[in-house]
Amino acid sequence: MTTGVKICGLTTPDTLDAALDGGARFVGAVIFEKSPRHLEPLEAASLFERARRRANVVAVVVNPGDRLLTEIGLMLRPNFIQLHGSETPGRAEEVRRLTGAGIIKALPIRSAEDFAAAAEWEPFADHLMFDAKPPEGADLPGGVGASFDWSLLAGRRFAKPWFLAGGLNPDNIAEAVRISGAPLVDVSSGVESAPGVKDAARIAAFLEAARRS
Ligand SMILES: O=C(O)c1ccccc1N[C@@H]1O[C@H](COP(=O)(O)O)[C@@H](O)[C@H]1O
Repeated sequence: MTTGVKICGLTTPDTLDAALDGGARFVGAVIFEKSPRHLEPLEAASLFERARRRANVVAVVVNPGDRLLTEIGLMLRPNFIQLHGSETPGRAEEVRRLTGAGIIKALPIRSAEDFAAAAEWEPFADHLMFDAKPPEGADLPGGVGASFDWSLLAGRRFAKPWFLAGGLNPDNIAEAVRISGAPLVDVSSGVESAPGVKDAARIAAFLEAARRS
């Protein structure tokens, strides 16, 4: 089966179109002020309107409060909320109620022990995402191009569909899928020309490489 792709941190119509035209199954808006990819909920709603019925729209958030979640639910109306902070499984039902969206839970991975969190989240999330633990002192919990040992995933089975994320790019995606067996992959900085600046040609190259993987 073809690897499903999420292109994350989109901020412009032309790069969103590159993702949609190239067949991305998920497109992501980062709603987190510290990120160079940050969009306000209303900006994200205006940009991502063109993605409806073509791909799943994902709002990426980090330990969001109720007010922000309510705004995202009302304005952007995403298909999924991607929780990329230290949220607990107990928060998942509130996030669903406040936004009307499904849940993607990002889990930081450095070693095999870190997969214990997947079992805790499986009953509460629609999708899991395995992303590299960010380097010590990093400002962002994701979107920094850090990767982990993909062989940690080889042969593992999960009760929910899962994404591989962290440090992926057009040159390494085929090897990452081969080693990890990932059914879904997620990329942000690997399809940029500078932090926060998406590159339409790199997005197309990533989608093509994932299709062939
Ligand atoms: O992209 C961001 O700025 C971001 C900010 C806060 C939380 C998550 C963020 N991005 C997510 O991290 C993955 C991996 O990024 P990368 O490919 O290694 O650059 C990205 O796909 C987003 O889902």
